Formats: sequence, C-alpha cells, structure tokens
Amino acid sequence: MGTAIEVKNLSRRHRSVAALDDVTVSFEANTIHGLLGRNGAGKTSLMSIIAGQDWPSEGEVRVFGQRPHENEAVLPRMCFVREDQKYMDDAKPGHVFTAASLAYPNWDADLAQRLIEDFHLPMKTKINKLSRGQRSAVAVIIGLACRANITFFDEPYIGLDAAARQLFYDRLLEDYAENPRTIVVSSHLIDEIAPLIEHIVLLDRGRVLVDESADELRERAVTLIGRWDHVQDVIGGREILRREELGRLVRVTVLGGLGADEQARARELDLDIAPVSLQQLVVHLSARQGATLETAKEA
Ligand SMILES: Nc1ncnc2c1ncn2[C@@H]1O[C@H](COP(=O)(O)OP(=O)(O)OP(=O)(O)O)[C@@H](O)[C@H]1O
Repeated sequence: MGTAIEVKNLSRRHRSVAALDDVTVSFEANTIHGLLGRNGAGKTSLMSIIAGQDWPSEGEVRVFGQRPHENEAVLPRMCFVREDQKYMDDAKPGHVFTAASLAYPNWDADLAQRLIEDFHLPMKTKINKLSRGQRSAVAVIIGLACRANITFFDEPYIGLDAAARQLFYDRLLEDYAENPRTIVVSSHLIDEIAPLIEHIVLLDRGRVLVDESADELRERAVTLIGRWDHVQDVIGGREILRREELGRLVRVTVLGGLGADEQARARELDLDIAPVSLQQLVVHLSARQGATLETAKEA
C-alpha cells in the first residue's frame, strides 16, 4: 500500500506555545486514520501543515514523497475540510460545489447530488445563512465528493445531529469501500467514530502519544464484569482504568490484555469479558505521562 504522508521532527510554535513538538509520524495510504487528542493537542495544526496551509517552525513533511507547500503536483490531491470553514459572503452551496468540482480532479457530481438529497441541504440559501448543521453538511459533501487521494475531516460534522452524523459515517464507509483512499478524521466523539477507524494517532500537548492500529490499541485493555473478589483474582496487580458498581457486581477496565490462562480463570469464575471502550482508553492514556505509558505497553 505504501506511505501517503511522512512527517519528520515537525514542530510548530506560536510564540511561547508549542502546537506541535517534534512530531514524527506516518500515515499509510488507503487507510482510515483517527487523529485524536484533547482540545489544543495539535490536531488542526498537524493537518493544516500537511495540507500545505500552514508552515512548520521545524521539520519536514512529505506527501506521496513530495513537499506539499505550494506544490501543484500534490495540493489538488488533498482535501482539508474543517468545521469553521470560511466561504465568500454571497456564496450558495452550488457555487462552492462548482468551485470544488474545478479544484478536485476526481470530483463526483453524482455523489454530491445524492448527498445533497440525503442531508436535505437547501441549495437556494446563502451558506452564511445556513444553520450550523447545514454548513457542516456542505463541508462533509465536499470532503466525500472530492474523492481526493488524501482527505482530512477536521470535525466538520460536529454541527450535525446524531442521525446526520450516522449518515456521514455510513456514506464515508460505503464510498471508501468502493474508492479506497487515505482519510484522516479528527474527533472528540471517539466511540462514535471507532467503527470507522483502522489506525489511531493520539496527540497530547503537541506530541505523539499513540501511533498504532485500532485493534492493537483495544487489546491494550480489557473490561471484566462480575464479583469484585473474582475480578481481583484475575487482574492481579494490573492498573485499573475504571471501576463501576453494578449492584452486587463490578465492571472494571484494566490495562494489559488477558493471557489464555487468565481467560480460562475468568470463565471459571463466571466473569464476563467485554471489549474496552476506545474513548475510555484514550482519555486515560491522554491523562498519563509518556513514561508510564511505555510500562503499560510492556505489560
Ligand atoms: N495561530 C495561533 N496562534 C497562537 N496559538 C495557536 C495558533 N494556532 C494554534 N495555537 C495553539 O496551538 C495549540 C494546538 O492547537 P490546535 O488547534 O492544533 O489543537 P487541536 O488539537 O486541533 O484542538 P481542538 O480539539 O480544540 O480543535 C493550542 O494550544 C492552540 O492554542
């Protein structure tokens, strides 16, 4: 498949703030990546620089092996849609879609039309007069219909209601299955986008905290449900991420997967083993220091 994006020792400083601090990471082609992290972690900064819309203070970016900045061979192959996208004052959705059809060589007008209908987008209203959710729909339609080789969705769907967000996820997956490409989705709604994402990059205060497949990440923790003394028997000294009381039972999420013997013991003790919430895991990892994280990885 190969690498679509390579980022090496990238830093971006704004006076005293390091939005990105020595970030080295790569994004495989034809994969859906989740770019996660708390507010201010550096997600938008990273995507803006890769998309050639901002300049790094230090470090290098290669997109399909080339520098993206002011590079006409690379820029039309990338699409960056964001929640706070600015449009010309009088623009209506049709104007913006026409401009996108000219800018993106793979623009699919039929797909755009289907999405306009799916999202019930009013085409006669100026974009600046659309509701927040409708403006999000404009951004989502551009991101999907442009079929760029690399598309960044910087939470453009955050104004969409739950049903419209689900529609976006469904359409994204359907279209990706037919037209594989590199997609980077940044989000706070981690469990909601979890079914989409194959690879996770977690940023924390401008640094990369996690860079691994979603499945590997999920296997780093496990949730057990049953009697507390039975749960303790199986988890031993593992670090507890979360403990909830469920009447006489407990639901406990711990770091470190279970070996075959431990799984057998859990079954003997009538414990339920449940998949871990990616959101919980990411929240926990974000709260930890990198050094402790390494210990968890080894466990
Ligand atoms: N133009 C700027 N001037 C000063 N500081 C900036 C600028 N752009 C970003 N920052 C700072 O850099 C850090 C990273 O910001 P960034 O927008 O990349 O984070 P984010 O992960 O996208 O956050 P959010 O989830 O809240 O959108 C923040 O501390 C932010 O305040």
